[in-house]
Amino acid sequence: MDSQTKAVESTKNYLTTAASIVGSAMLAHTIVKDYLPKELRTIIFSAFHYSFGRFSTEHTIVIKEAEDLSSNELYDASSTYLQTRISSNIRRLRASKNKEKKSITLSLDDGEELIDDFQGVKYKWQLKIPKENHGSNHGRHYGGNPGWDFSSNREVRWFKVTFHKKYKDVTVDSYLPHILEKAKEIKAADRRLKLYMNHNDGWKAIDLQHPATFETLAMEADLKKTILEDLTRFIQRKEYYKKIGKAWKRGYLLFGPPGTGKSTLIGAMANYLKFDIYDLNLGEVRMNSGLNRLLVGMKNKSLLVIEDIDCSIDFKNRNKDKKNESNKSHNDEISLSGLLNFIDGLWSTSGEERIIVFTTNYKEKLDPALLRPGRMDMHIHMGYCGPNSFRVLVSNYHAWHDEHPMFEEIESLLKEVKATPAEVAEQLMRSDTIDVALEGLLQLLQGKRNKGQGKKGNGEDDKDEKLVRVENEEERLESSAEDHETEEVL
Ligand SMILES: Nc1ncnc2c1ncn2[C@@H]1O[C@H](COP(=O)(O)OP(=O)(O)OP(=O)(O)O)[C@@H](O)[C@H]1O
Ligand SMILES: [Mg+2]
Repeated sequence: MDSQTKAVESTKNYLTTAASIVGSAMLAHTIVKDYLPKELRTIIFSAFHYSFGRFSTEHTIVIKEAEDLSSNELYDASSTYLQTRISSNIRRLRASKNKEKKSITLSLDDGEELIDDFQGVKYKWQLKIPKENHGSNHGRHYGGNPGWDFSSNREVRWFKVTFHKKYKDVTVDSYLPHILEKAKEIKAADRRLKLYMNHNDGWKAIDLQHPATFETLAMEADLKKTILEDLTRFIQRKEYYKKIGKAWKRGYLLFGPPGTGKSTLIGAMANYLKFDIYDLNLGEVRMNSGLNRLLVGMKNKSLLVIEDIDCSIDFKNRNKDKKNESNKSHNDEISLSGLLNFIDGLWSTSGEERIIVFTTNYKEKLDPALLRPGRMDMHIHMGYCGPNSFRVLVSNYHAWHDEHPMFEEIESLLKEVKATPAEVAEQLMRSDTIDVALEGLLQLLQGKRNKGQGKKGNGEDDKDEKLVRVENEEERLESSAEDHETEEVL
């Protein structure tokens, strides 16, 4: 430290102490103004800038990147929040992207100003970034710098938020909590989704790259709308579930023949909600204790999927086979009631939103306990391809949104014969030329009709997609207390 810097430091320390003892920053101000040389004045005034704030109508809050060596959540949240408030009149921005994120992030650069509006109050934000530290002897130092972190003895980045002082309470009570909340949402939305699979009673994750969206999902329009509304309503009901003391969860049973889009719908749900998928293979889980471990290990905002539930759980046979193999109590063997009860118990205390989806090709083979009212909130039938779904698939694969001379014949055949969306999609993919692709599809459908194959009859699976049952949620919640008492142990 050179002698001039030392002098500035000690003078500043002296003045700070003096000002606080006398209880008036004005005294220090006068001393600085009247008795110190000009070059020292500039530096010292900056140290007192914040004390003088109280004499103006402005109030300033400093949000440092780190406080006492630990990172400041509010700084992180502010940084995330402000990225969504960037406007075109900011001259210089910083751009970045990291592996965990899907998109490029634009943020404020050093000294740039951003004006935010919250409930009619204007907030002026500025980011201050320290210059590079060039070795200990010539390093930067406190010098009245609000970005200085004493515990690490270094300067950290900081935000300066300025607003009218009459909004101090609103800022602390509402604005800052609002920033924390918003940042959480933004981070969740920009996060790469994960697909977890169970192995040896633990989860292994890969990036979820399912391209399905509700837009590209071939499904009857009303059914799609109902599902979307149900999901949206569910994620908005945190307070409701808390109030009634029930697990914030929703269960969907998807049933229908292979290739009708059950797994595609799950992908679309995860992408829409930004939830990770936990694909639970019950064949890998032997005991309830293992299952419990897996369920406890799930993060919130997730979708628990058990595909082909009719094949994965055959409890009665399972129990019989294992009777002689295992010394363990049968109570520890995996069971449907164990699964559902545990989910109810565990998830009601965690208070976080979870969705559970079961799929099956054969609803009639399912355990009646699962089909009982109140078990799964929505039973969704995924059926053969109808005209509506066909149009969605044509627009997905050929970006074709108009009429076409072959549509009429194809659509009338689709009403007559059974073709899954997967079969239709496969034909549409065979050529980039729509006429050629439609010709192939027409031949497939005509072939089915001529062979009398896949004729639609009156069975449930013969119908195009339709909603079979949506449980009334309020009723379900009222009756679920009784449900628990009369639960059959299978
Ligand atoms: N409703 C649909 N909307 C859009 N694409 C679909 C639809 N159904 C099927 N497909 C297409 O067919 C493929 C197979 O569908 P998917 O795996 O979703 O069927 P599934 O009902 O889960 O079958 P399974 O019962 O065999 O598991 C998908 O990858 C997708 O390309
Ligand atoms: Mg599937």
